[in-house]
Amino acid sequence: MQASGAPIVELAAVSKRYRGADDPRPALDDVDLTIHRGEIFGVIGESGAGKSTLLQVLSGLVVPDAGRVTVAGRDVGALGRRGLRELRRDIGVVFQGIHLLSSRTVRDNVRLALQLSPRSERPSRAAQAPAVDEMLEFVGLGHRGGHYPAQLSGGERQRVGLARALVARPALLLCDEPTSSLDTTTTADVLRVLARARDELGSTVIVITHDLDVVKALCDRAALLERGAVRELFTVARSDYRSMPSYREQVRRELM
Ligand SMILES: Nc1ncnc2c1ncn2[C@@H]1O[C@H](COP(=O)(O)OP(=O)(O)OP(=O)(O)O)[C@@H](O)[C@H]1O
Repeated sequence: MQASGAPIVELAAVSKRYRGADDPRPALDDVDLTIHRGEIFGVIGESGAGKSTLLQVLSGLVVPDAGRVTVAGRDVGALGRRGLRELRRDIGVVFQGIHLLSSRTVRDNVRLALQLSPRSERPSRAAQAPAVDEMLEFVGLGHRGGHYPAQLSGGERQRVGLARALVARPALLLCDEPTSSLDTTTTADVLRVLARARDELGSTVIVITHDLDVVKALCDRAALLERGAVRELFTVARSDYRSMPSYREQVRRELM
């Protein structure tokens, strides 16, 4: 599925300054941004530019001081507790260094996301197991369901995090540096899952990354944040995760 044109995320004049922050500048400064359904959208910028804050205002975790945030047709600032719970059902989140419960198997870690979803939306117990197994297959870890997180590589753990974020089939997937500690081969595995989440599950994907190769390989568009403001919006020319160099190719390119 490609971008349908209908907006799923709209920020209008959004500003945020953290109270008590050492840095007096706003974390977000008058941001206007529209992201369309079916897009894979990159958010880039130097450390402290406001990327994480941008993601957090989308899920209602951070409340802006000014402006309007609309996600999937909902005015996030006007939502009560219940509305926010419903909003978060539509949003999957993957953070860097994802935290899996070490005492639970991979399967149970993913199932937890279903068990924590609102009662009215929760699949029956009988339906949860096949949904979890299907999602583990989707991320290429169908054979790992009975393993514990400590038995997995970093890239596999990241894909478990993706399965956990995707198992409830969210309309919007937010990823904060999903490949930051991975080599290029493992990065390509994660990017393949993100591309398929858009193509096969219909999720819109917003990804924060420092890695411009990730943007080139995955994203349709990207925004460059600087000191909380959108400095540039790019349409990404080359967009195919399959063109990511292998780890060996990258080593040869850099060192030879
Ligand atoms: N909870 C907080 N309290 C106070 N200041 C904060 C808080 N979170 C972020 N900031 C500040 O807001 C600004 C933007 O931070 P943010 O984490 O959004 O940037 P970022 O682009 O995601 O950075 P990084 O790439 O290092 O994660 C920074 O100056 C940061 O110090």
